[in-house]
Amino acid sequence: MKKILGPMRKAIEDFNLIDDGDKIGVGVSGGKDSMLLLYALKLYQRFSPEKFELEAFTVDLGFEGFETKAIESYCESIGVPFNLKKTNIKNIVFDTRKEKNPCSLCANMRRGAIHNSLKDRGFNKLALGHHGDDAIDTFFLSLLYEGRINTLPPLTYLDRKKIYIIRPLLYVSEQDIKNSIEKNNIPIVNNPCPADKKTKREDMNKLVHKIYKEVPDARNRILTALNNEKGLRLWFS
Ligand SMILES: Nc1ncnc2c1ncn2[C@@H]1O[C@H](COP(=O)(O)OP(=O)(O)OP(=O)(O)O)[C@@H](O)[C@H]1O
Repeated sequence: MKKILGPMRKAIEDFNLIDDGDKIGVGVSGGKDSMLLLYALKLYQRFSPEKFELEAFTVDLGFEGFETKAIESYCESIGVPFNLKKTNIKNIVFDTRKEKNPCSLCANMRRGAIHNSLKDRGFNKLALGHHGDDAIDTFFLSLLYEGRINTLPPLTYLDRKKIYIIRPLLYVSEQDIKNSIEKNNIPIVNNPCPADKKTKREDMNKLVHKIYKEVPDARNRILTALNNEKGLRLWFS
């Protein structure tokens, strides 16, 4: 877990992600990123200078075959309280509204549900499993499809909901997450969404990997650029 805990601790320190007395809810989809984040934060809790509470929050979107029991058992095995919010988001998005591009409405509704679950439990921070490679994919998606320079921020405050969103794994690579999942026998729960792995994000990930083949060390330089305020030079002041 060194390759996870080291960079995660650095991100927590660099971006001041955790304060004493925080109540942190981890958004757990059952996928590798959030399952690993949950385990890593549980380990970090032991030696963190800031004392914080930790619980898992899962939103069941209503797809058949979503094994929430497996997430619950894993949480129990590592001693993290588990919260489940059942919703009918799948019915609204796919059956009632028959959305052609379901991902954005679904993600919006999922965010709403998870923020409300946290608020109901009196939690003030939501930790998400996004890692460095997600930040790079988001950067290129925004640049090439939206014409803006943007990526996933480590810390955001949602004024309307009065909760902070934190992303402690932004210094961690997807490959290191995959390796840790295997080494630590962390179970993964299958995502039954029909749009999973068929998104623009997946296409962007393939494009980015083509760049890595052409330009040695491009990945590290892109990550450096995302955090290089002094190197920012655009057309406005
Ligand atoms: N159903 C859900 N319930 C709770 N949190 C969720 C849910 N779906 C996603 N999240 C949170 O939002 C983050 C980003 O979601 P996204 O759908 O992009 O998943 P991902 O990048 O495949 O990550 P993961 O491997 O954790 O599924 C996840 O890492 C997790 O923290």
